[in-house]
Amino acid sequence: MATTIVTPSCLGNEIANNYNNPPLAPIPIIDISLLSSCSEEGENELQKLKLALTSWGCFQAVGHRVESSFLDKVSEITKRFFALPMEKKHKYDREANSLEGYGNVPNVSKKIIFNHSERILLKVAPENERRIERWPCNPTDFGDVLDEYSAIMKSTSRFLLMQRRIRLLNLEKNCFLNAYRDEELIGARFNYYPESASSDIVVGAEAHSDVSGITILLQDKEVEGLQVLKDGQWFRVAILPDALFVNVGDQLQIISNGIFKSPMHRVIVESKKERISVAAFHLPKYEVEIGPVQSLMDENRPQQYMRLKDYRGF
Ligand SMILES: O=C(O)CCC(=O)C(=O)O
Ligand SMILES: [Fe+2]
Repeated sequence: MATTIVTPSCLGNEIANNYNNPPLAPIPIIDISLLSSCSEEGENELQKLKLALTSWGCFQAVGHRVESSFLDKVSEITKRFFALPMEKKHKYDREANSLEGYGNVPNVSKKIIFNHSERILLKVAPENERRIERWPCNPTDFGDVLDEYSAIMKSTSRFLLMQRRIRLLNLEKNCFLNAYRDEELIGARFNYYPESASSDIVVGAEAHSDVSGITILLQDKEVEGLQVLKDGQWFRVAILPDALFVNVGDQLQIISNGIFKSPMHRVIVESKKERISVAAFHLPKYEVEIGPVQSLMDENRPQQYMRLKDYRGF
């Protein structure tokens, strides 16, 4: 579900961008439990959220009420799946013409190790479109944990899309969810960045923005790697134990008429340590036509994007 695939002609720019230890990003930390409160604290948090979405396009969500032990379980099943022997993982290989399944993206450069990763993408919502037979049954609790995690990701994404964002921009109630026609697609991507024998730069995921409306990312608790681009400068994203990293995807950028930013991000991994992450992509179904919300267009801010459906990337 990543977009903006970096083709070889773009690699020059990629190389020009500092791979080596960019500064830590002062990404806003938002206590999302305060967002539905009308207290002064709630209002402040809301202003912080607005700034986060319009400048960085991302934030670290705390106060989300997902048990830390459950997040550990999600990380645990991820590690256990990727630790399986290759032939067992290949049972879940992505089929031709499908985004779902296990695989990786081929390396396109000899100078830098690119796409040093394995990943498995599974559609988790709508439930009747799940292909359960393609879900790993090893570790044995993979399906149960993913099922529970999907429900949490669905309600958290809806919560973030609804109420407060609307008040933030004085929009009518539920206008973002209406843009989704009230039924969403959710894909869960489990990412694994193995350790590497090379001491060179290891790019786990090339620079991309997400196709989603919003993405909720569970980062590795111990190994950093995620970087975000802002104003032409790359920043490292800190690990904040038990925080969920939330970023705007391209489709919410379109729906918000460019007010919310879908940030470019990438993963640069330390070669000596393996790393995992789990991304939940929340997006309108492909057949739903999306476009900028009417009330976010005026003479000062004309329509920035055409209406479209089946969005797969800019
Ligand atoms: O591994 C990460 O931290 C980010 C993964 C990512 O950007 C993605 O799956 O789209
Ligand atoms: Fe991404």
